[in-house]
Amino acid sequence: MSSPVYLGFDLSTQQLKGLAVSSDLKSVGQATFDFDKDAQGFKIHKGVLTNEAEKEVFAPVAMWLQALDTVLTRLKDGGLNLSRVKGISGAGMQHGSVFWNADAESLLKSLDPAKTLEVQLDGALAHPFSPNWQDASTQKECDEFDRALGSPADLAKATGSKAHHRFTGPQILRFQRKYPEKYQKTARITLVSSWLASIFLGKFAPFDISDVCGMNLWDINAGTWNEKVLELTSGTFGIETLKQKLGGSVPQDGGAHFGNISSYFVERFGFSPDCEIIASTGDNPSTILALPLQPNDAIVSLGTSSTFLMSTSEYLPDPSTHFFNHPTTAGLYMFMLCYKNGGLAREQVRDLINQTTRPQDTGSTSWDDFDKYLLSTPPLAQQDETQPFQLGIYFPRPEIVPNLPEGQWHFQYDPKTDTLTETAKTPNHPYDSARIIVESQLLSMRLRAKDLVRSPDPENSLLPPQPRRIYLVGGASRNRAIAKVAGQVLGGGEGVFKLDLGENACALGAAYKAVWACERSAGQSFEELIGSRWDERDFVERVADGYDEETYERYGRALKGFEAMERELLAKHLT
Ligand SMILES: Nc1ncnc2c1ncn2[C@@H]1O[C@H](COP(=O)(O)OP(=O)(O)O)[C@@H](O)[C@H]1O
Ligand SMILES: O=C(CO)[C@@H](O)[C@H](O)COP(=O)(O)O
Repeated sequence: MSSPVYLGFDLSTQQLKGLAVSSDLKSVGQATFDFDKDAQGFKIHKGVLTNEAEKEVFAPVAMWLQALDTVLTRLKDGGLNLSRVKGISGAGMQHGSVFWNADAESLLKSLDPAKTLEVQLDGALAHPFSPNWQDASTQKECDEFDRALGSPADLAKATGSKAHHRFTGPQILRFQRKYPEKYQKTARITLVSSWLASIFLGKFAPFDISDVCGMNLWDINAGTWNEKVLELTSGTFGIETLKQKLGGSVPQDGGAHFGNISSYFVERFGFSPDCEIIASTGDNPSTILALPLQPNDAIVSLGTSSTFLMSTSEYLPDPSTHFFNHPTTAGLYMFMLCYKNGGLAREQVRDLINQTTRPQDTGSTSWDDFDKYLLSTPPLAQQDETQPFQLGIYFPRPEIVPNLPEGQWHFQYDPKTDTLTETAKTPNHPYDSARIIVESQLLSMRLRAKDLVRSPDPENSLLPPQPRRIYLVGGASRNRAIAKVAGQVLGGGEGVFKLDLGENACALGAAYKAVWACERSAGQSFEELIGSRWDERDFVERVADGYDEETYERYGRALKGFEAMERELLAKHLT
């Protein structure tokens, strides 16, 4: 019999990826469907549609069906024998919801293998669009959520996060008010992750124990829905109908087997009827499964958005951060910071530098000059000890943490006198912005993760609290200059590492979850199984030094000014 293969999918804002691995965790095939490039018949830009007047951002669900058919065809045409696939798991962009109608389950069950998914599931939805995580239409609903349990801190304590525009609870509340008839016709609401599992199963799949925490509806400690916020969300339709729409219980086991693959995929693509469908999770929880992460390790994901992720046994909810159940391991949590202004903001600084240094080369997307000035500008753009630190904030889009509108601000901070002064621009504009923007993004992470990190050397406390290792993933993880500054600002007792498949970390994590769910022995944790098969020499590369005492201390002094800068801007922009 041929050796088994496991498939992981990553359904993100801009693309669907499928990645196959063998039992020894090696990649054996992959395929991608880029929504802007490959989708037919949708007027999307960067994977989404927008209604600017109402700050809505959403995606057509039918486009994902088109993508799934194509990615499976591409995997098969690329030489992967799909009959070898023993288990499938996936990752969906977090918070997005899909509103199915009463015909959905019978349509899912009776798919004709001669026809595409898109053609056949057209009639399965109560609403054709899924709200995207970039949506910002729910301020009113968020205010109601934050008040529902007392304060934002109380909501964070119960559900892991204060109310956020993109979280599913506030989105459902707005949906039932804006489209009462469609809400009434909704038989089931799935997340993007459980949507993916439902398609493969041919019936509704439950929510995943980690991804359910991105709704502002799930009480993490109680392990059940929070009745007060459910009541708010259901409005005049009543809590019981909402509970039905959300489905039954949420399995505690992140490796739960939901059943065998639907016959549609067996007949159309040649999957084995024994192929198992494993719970799909959110894209960030899946990313922390791309390696056997140890306590006090941090993943910094540098994609369109930036995220900072840690796996921890401590539940320390706070309105400025997120906690989720860990996707595989009961008793652990995933800590997350999520920033809208990541790659796009860095690209704007890169473009400005390029326009100045090479005006003849219009539209250059080279990172060479950005990297050059990032490395040649001293930390905090401080030319000598008599000069203040240069700090800045670069938000081309409204930010999540801190909750500030779009804008760019520059400050000088003198740590000796603890004085902060706003300035019009940086002293060596635009070159020093390469350093200041990267430092700004990383200082925000260091500030907000400081209560969670421990000394990597607890025995004799030689090192101050900081991550043991920093793992970089996402598109900008290939940038060595950024990696160097990440080590200088965030530390990292053992250094900064890049995952070999760093651009595919999320799909890889989903594939590893399927390996674990199908091959674990009784009680064997994800970390044990993946750790026993994972040889870091094959999978990661050390790309930069981490902790350097003098530089780390200097950034430590800058944090006070950074925090004061955010406070001042928040006070000014309070709505
Ligand atoms: N050499 C590089 N240096 C810095 N950033 C880069 C480099 N190459 C790609 N990027 C950035 O990677 C980002 C895309 O990352 P990716 O993880 O593919 O995105 P997504 O989050 O949409 O999946 C873009 O914002 C791009 O600017
Ligand atoms: O909203 C969040 C996390 O809370 C985002 O991280 C989305 O989950 C991002 O999805 P992609 O950028 O991968 O599409």
